[in-house]
Amino acid sequence: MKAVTVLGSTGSIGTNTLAVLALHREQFRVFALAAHRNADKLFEQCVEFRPTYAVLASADAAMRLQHRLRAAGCPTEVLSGPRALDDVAAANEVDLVMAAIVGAAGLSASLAAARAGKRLLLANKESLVVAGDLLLQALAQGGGDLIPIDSEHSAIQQSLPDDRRHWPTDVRNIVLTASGGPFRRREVASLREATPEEACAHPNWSMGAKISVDSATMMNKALEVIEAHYLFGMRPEQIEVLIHPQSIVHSMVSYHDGSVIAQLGQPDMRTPIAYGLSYPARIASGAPWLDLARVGQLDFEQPDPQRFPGLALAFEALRMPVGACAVLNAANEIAVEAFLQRRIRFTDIHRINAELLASAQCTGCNSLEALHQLDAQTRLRAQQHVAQLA
Ligand SMILES: NC(=O)C1=CN([C@@H]2O[C@H](COP(=O)(O)OP(=O)(O)OC[C@H]3O[C@@H](n4cnc5c(N)ncnc54)[C@H](OP(=O)(O)O)[C@@H]3O)[C@@H](O)[C@H]2O)C=CC1
Ligand SMILES: CC(=O)[C@@H](O)[C@H](O)COP(=O)(O)O
Ligand SMILES: [Mn+2]
Repeated sequence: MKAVTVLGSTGSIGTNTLAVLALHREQFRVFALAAHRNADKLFEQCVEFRPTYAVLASADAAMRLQHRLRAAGCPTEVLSGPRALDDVAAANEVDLVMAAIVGAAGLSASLAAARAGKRLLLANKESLVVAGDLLLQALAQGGGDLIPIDSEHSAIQQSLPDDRRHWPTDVRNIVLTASGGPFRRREVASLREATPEEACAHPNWSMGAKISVDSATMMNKALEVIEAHYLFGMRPEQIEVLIHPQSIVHSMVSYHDGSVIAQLGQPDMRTPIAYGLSYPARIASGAPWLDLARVGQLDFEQPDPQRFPGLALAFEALRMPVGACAVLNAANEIAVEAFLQRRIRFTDIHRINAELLASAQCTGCNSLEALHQLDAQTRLRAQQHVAQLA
C-alpha cells in the first residue's frame, strides 16, 4: 500500500487525483490533503478519504475545520501554515507526493518532497520554471524520482527511451503540442477586449483559472518550454511548439532516424495522473477510451507570433541568466491575477511580462534565497505596472 500526499487537493488536478485514487483504494492510501482556503471542499475530501493530516493556510480556518471533522467522527488532524506543507510532503510515511498547488507557492513543498526522496508527481510546472536547477539537485540528493504530470511532459516521458543515456544521442527534438486555447481564431485586434470568462473557456480542458488564462495567452506553453528544458535536458532550439486544436496528440519526440513517437489519448488529466501514480505499471484512470474514427481528423499548424507573443519570451528567458525564468513567472502570476480581477486588459498581460523580462537583473541568482528575493522584487514591480495600467 502506497501513501500519497496531495498538495492542492481542492483544485482541478487535486480532484482528478482523488478520482483516480478512489478507483484503487487497495493500492493507495491518502496520507495528507492540502488546500489554501477552500475548507468546505477539504472537509468533504477528508470525510471521504480520512487522511492522517489536512492542511489549510490560516490557523483560524484550520481550527474551525478541525472542529467540524471531530463532530463528523473523522480522525484527521488539521495543520496550518507554510511549514505544514513541507512537513506533509516530506513525512517518513509518505511514498508519493502530488504537487498540484498553483504558482510559485508550490515550490517549497516540491523541494521538500524532492529532498526527502519521494516520488514527486509534478503538476506544479512553476516549481521547475522558478528553480529548475535547484529542484533537480534536490531530487538527485534525495534519491527519489520526478514524474511529470503536465500532459505534454507526460507524453514526452512516455515517448522517450527508458534509458536516459540515449536521450542526448538519439533525440533530434521534442514537439510540445498546444491547443491554441479559446482565442485561436479570434480577431487579434479584439483581444484587448477579451474578458476573464472568455479567456477561461478552454476548448478542450477543464482547469483552474490561472492555467486557463495562460493557455489563452500561450504563456502556458512558454512555461512548458522551460519545464521541458529542465526535465529532458533539451536545448531551447530542440524544443518546438505546434498547435494541435484537438488535444489528442499530447506531444511527440522526433528521432535522428526520422521516427516520430507520440502519446495519444483523450484530453483528460486522469490519464497522466494514473501514469504517474503507478509508473512503471499501468492502472485504470477512469478516462474515456480514445476512438480515433470518431475524432476523424487531427490538425497541426504553426503558432502565430502576433496572436501569441508570449511564447517567444520563454526562449528569450532561457538565453538569459538563470533567474530570468523566475522573473517571467512572477510577472505573469501578478499580471494574470490582475486580469482575473478585471484591473488590466488581456493584452496587458504580455506587456507586463515582456517589460519585466527585458529589464530583469538576475545575474548570479542561483541560490534559493536569491531566487526568492528576485521573485518578491518582480512581484512588486509588476504590481506597479498593474497600478499604472489599471
Ligand atoms: N488543471 C490542469 O488540468 C493542469 C494543471 N497543471 C498545473 O497544475 C497546477 C494546479 O493547477 P490547477 O489544479 O488547474 O489549479 P486550481 O486553481 O484548480 O487549484 C489550485 C490548488 O492549489 C491550492 N492553492 C492555491 N494557492 C495556494 C497556496 N498559496 N498554498 C497552498 N495551496 C494553494 C488551491 O487551494 P484552494 O482551493 O483552497 O484555493 C487548490 O487546491 C498548476 O501549476 C498548473 O499549471 C498542469 C497541467 C494541467
Ligand atoms: C492539460 C495540460 O497539460 C494543460 O497544460 C494543457 O496543455 C493546456 O492546454 P494548452 O495546450 O491550450 O496550453
Ligand atoms: Mn500542459
